[in-house]
Amino acid sequence: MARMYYDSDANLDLLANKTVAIIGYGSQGHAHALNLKDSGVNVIVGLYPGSKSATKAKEAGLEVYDVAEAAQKADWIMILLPDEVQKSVYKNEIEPHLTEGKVLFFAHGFNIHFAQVVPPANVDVVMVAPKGPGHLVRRTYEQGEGVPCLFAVYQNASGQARDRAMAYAKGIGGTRAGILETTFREETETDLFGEQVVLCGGLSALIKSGFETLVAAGYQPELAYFECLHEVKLIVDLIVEGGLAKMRDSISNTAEYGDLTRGPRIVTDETRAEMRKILQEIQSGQFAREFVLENQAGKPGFTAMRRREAEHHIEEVGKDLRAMFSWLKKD
Ligand SMILES: NC(=O)C1=CN([C@@H]2O[C@H](COP(=O)(O)OP(=O)(O)OC[C@H]3O[C@@H](n4cnc5c(N)ncnc54)[C@H](OP(=O)(O)O)[C@@H]3O)[C@@H](O)[C@H]2O)C=CC1
Ligand SMILES: CC(=O)[C@](C)(O)C(=O)O
Repeated sequence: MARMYYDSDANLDLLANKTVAIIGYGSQGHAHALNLKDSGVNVIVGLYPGSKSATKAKEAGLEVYDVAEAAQKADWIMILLPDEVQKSVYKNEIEPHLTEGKVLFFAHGFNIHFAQVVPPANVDVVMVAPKGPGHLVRRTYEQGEGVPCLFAVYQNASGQARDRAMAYAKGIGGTRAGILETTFREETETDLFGEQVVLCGGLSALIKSGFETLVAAGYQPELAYFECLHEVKLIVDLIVEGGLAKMRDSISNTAEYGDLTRGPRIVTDETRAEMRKILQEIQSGQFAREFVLENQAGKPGFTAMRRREAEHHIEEVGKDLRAMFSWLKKD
């Protein structure tokens, strides 16, 4: 089995007397900055003038600078900007400040693996990629826990790159949950595959199709929402805690029999062939090219799809129902 590393394997002292610049203060940025700060690290934040996030970062007690100034002041620089803007911000504001001995961090390998960012040879280039949304990286840290992370070394100029990546992962709470070593290529390809096929793409398509099927057959949309969306989390929590076995242990025998006999009819050989095709588009760079060009064109297709999705019936029903859930966390 691949080795997992925990708190005792990583040395936070490597961060002593270092300044870490978190570039971007969104989902991941706020979590990394606040977790590192709470771990005793000297953190600054880099954002563009007029950024909405700057106010939030300042309110949290962090020093905020323009990206170039933050990159210049810092020893370690973590880029937590949207993947599609990293290339130009890196080129104009970060690269000029990559002097010998600095460390460049990423939370996803896209820009390095697909050569949108090509760093100079005199810096370490590493990745610490939490395997969870930023808000949970923060919430679990506050609860004394963490989100598992992947870490990888792309360039080891100092000879210490791997230890530095592990130290950073400890600073954000990753080693509490366990960190796993990978490469930029493996992380990039599996992350894209996971989010397209299972986590985001596959799951939202499954939820919407189930909902649409029930509503088209005349059932109440609110009931279809609970059945096809709300309960997904409750089931997934059981799977994460104890595998498919724990879920099957908890559900009724009727549900388990339905799962075993009907589930395989939903993911057919045709679906599996499509999964391999999607993986191949990722591996060949076809998806990356499409995403880069879409962004260069000003996101026409992306914007249209976002608008259409926001108007989907399940979103309207969900909004009304969730407004009545007093227990729902709003972060
Ligand atoms: N979302 C997640 O949970 C995960 C993300 N990742 C990776 O982490 C990285 C960051 O993603 P994510 O946290 O989702 O990003 P977000 O979109 O949540 O946040 C982006 C941040 O960058 C700022 N920003 C946007 N454009 C610029 C710019 N031109 N110059 C300076 N700052 C800018 C935004 O400011 P403002 O809002 O003010 O415009 C915001 O603070 C990506 O590489 C992603 O793949 C990895 C694992 C999970
Ligand atoms: C949250 C996460 O890990 C994702 C889905 O891969 C991402 O947001 O990039």
